[in-house]
Amino acid sequence: MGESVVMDAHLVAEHPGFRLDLRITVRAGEVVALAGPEGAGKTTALRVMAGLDPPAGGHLTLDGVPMEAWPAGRRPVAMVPPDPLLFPHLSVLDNVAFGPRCHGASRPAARHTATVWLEQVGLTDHRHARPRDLTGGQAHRVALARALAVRPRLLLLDEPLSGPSSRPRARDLLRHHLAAFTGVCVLAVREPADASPLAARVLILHDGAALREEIPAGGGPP
Ligand SMILES: Nc1ncnc2c1ncn2[C@@H]1O[C@H](COP(=O)(O)OP(=O)(O)OP(=O)(O)O)[C@@H](O)[C@H]1O
Repeated sequence: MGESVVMDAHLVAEHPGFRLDLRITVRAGEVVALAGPEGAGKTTALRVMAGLDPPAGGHLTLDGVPMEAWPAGRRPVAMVPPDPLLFPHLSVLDNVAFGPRCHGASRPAARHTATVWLEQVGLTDHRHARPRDLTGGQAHRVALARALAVRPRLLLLDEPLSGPSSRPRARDLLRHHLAAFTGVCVLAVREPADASPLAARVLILHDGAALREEIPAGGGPP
């Protein structure tokens, strides 16, 4: 994968009484937000992109390569859910190392990668802690480190600025990492304004479809 990754997707999914039908193309280094009220289909769209929900049609390619060409579990995709869902029995370090391990890294190599990413998110001192000993904001930072540690080409963030992550320091940290991220990033937010520090474009979703595209107030990232 070079730096020219482009995601082209037609996301189709069905739940009882709900259908997602969304076309989205995102360039390398671009951050695009999906915004919409509860039930608009944001999480469903992210889950289909992540390969967590089976699509009911459509396609998703990264640099022209269909997502299903990668073996499940080795796809260059990482998703951070609103609840960090850390493994309670693993240390912070091993939570972050879990991703690289799944992608085939040896235990020492995975731990080295995890150490580097924990430093990036300012949690080196917490590497031996258990998730229960973290604040909500720290847990979100561990989840971000875990996602970035697999060097995903497609990064999916579900409501990254809600709860403890809405604080200015968390916003700044996320903005810093997204500015350095060379892959494709799609994030979900409730209000279009919530995307303004991060996303260059916002797709407004309603009932599973894109109503329109907006440039966020403030013009997105610098
Ligand atoms: N696993 C599921 N089984 C059945 N229906 C589901 C499932 N997941 C989502 N839905 C339904 O699909 C629709 C879209 O839900 P989705 O969670 O994608 O919306 P959302 O925009 O992310 O909302 P929120 O802001 O609440 O997270 C809703 O009607 C929801 O009830």
